[in-house]
Amino acid sequence: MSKTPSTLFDKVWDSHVVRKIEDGPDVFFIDRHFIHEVTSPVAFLGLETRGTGVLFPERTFATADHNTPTINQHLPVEDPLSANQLLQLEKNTSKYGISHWGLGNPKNGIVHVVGPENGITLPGMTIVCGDSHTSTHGAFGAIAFGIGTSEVEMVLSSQCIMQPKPKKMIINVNGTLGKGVTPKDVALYIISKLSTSGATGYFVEYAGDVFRNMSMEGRMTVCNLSIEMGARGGMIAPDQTTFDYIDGRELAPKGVDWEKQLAYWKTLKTDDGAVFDQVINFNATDIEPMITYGTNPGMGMGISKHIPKATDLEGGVATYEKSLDYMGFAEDDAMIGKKVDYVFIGSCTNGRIEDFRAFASIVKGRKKAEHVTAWVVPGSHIVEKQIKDEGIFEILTEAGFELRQPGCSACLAMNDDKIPAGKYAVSTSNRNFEGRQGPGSRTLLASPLVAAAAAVTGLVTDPREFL
Ligand SMILES: CC(C)[C@H](C(=O)O)[C@@H](O)C(=O)O
Ligand code: SF4
Repeated sequence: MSKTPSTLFDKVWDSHVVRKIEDGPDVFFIDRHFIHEVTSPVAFLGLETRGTGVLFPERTFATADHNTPTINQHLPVEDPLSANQLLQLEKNTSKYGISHWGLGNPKNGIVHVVGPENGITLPGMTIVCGDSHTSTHGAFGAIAFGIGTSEVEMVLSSQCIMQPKPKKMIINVNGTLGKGVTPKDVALYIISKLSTSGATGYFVEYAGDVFRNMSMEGRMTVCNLSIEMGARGGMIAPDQTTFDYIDGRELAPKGVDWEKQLAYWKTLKTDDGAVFDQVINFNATDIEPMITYGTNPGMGMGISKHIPKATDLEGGVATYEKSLDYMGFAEDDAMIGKKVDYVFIGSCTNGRIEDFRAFASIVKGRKKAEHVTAWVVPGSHIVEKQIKDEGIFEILTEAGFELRQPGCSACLAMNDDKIPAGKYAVSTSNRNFEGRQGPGSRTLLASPLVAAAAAVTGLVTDPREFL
């Protein structure tokens, strides 16, 4: 008798269930655990209070990213709260023997950038972190999701958590993407169609030509944004692109171990006929470069379009108007031509080498608009090095940009990189909530190409004009 076809998600999930609780959540084994300075201190305090240790310190990896300055990282951190969180991370990891890539460490960077680039994130794994954008690691065919601080403590002490199994959604995007349409645009397009709650309760698998033809960097961008449509996480079946990306990375398996794991990874795909709770299909040709005009990532549109009228949308008119009011925009406004004050390229969404290559492809031979303040922030030191090795640094410098040091930076403005009140920032990050990039700041989410076009013109500009 043939086996019942199963989904990629089921294959990975089921192989990690340690115990099933009747009518309750599954007890679930965690292969990899990432921690950062913001959500781990209370978890370690909990361990102290309960007198428990860390069960598998070699399965947890720490990096400092949220609170870190992006200039003068060799100097002591001035903000006392940040300095204390960074110190706690250092003390806690050293006490329990957990590897720690703190400020100045050549492997330091944003948690969701450094995990994959060092070969820690692998197909078929279960990966958690006290951080919502842990969904990024799903790009490798892993089940990866954000957890709360009490769960961080649970994972440290037992390497397990209790999780109810989410429902399954597959999003197929088929066809060929047009000029200037990047993975970020694909993700913003999907969220604009599904809304920020459209995938609540689901774990998403992305499938179809568009994702098969996408680089690992692009797949990470897409999976990163899964959380912004409410999904628990998103994943893409591993393939040759995945294996080539992992091969040779410092902590990736080697030799016989590599061969053994590779054979397993090749089984990680959804079988024909496997059933999903929801199936969604899009056409690649319907997607243009995107930009957001409101205060949640679902309020996005093709850059050449006009801001929708409240009456054309489902949902509350009052909240819609409040959102446009905060942004200083009106219904039916064109986005093209709006003035931009700041440009931020970076974050765990678009802070990888490919993003800087895209940014540089437009900036090359042009100059930064004088009134624009631009923050160019690599996701890690490894990305910073690639920028320098590939000559992107010179392109940026000649165009009047300054390269900063790695960290979350203006993505959530927990350090000094804050957009001033009332100012407009085209940002390659993932959230445009009120005040996200600094009190009163106004965020327009977009791709690195749109960010570059805005940086050189000082206005919202269709990047296709430059390609
Ligand atoms: C600080 C952290 C808890 C938070 C998250 O979970 O996402 C941050 O990374 C963010 O992007 O808002
Ligand atoms: S870059 Fe932004 S979204 Fe990513 S982990 Fe840091 S704060 Fe969160």
